[in-house]
Amino acid sequence: MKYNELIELAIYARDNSTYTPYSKFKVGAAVEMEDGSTYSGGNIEIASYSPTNCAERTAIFKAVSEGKRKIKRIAVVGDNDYTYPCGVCRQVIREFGENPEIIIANTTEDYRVYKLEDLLPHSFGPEDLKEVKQDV
Ligand SMILES: O=c1ccn([C@H]2C[C@H](O)[C@@H](CO)O2)c(=O)[nH]1
Ligand SMILES: [Zn+2]
Repeated sequence: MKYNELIELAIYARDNSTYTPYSKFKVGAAVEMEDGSTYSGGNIEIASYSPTNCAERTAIFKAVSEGKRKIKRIAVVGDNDYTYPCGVCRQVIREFGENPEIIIANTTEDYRVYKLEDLLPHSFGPEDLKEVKQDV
């Protein structure tokens, strides 16, 4: 899928898939998985605040819960010109991709493309738990 098409899905999610009664700050995300499937979502806020789910995680969890575990790229569109994923979402992207692309979009024609490792260098991930020394 072309960047502008994935961004279009993220814009649709920002405009139709959020629940943001508290911050009123709307964010949409769309992920393209390695098999070409796409999933989108918006941020969902909760009155006690901390259970709030960002748009990126909504989209990624939809994919993972459908059995898709490898992110090829993710597009993010917020109410700012450029809305970058929070630290928690960067770590979640890290879990399900091999250095996927992160597209920070203002419009379908105005966007910045990064790799996860640009935004989360020297990260901790699943491989780090492969050879855990057992203490029993
Ligand atoms: O990349 C981001 C940044 C913020 N938010 C949400 C969380 C909260 O609902 C609102 C304000 O922080 O924006 C996202 O969904 N993704
Ligand atoms: Zn986040």
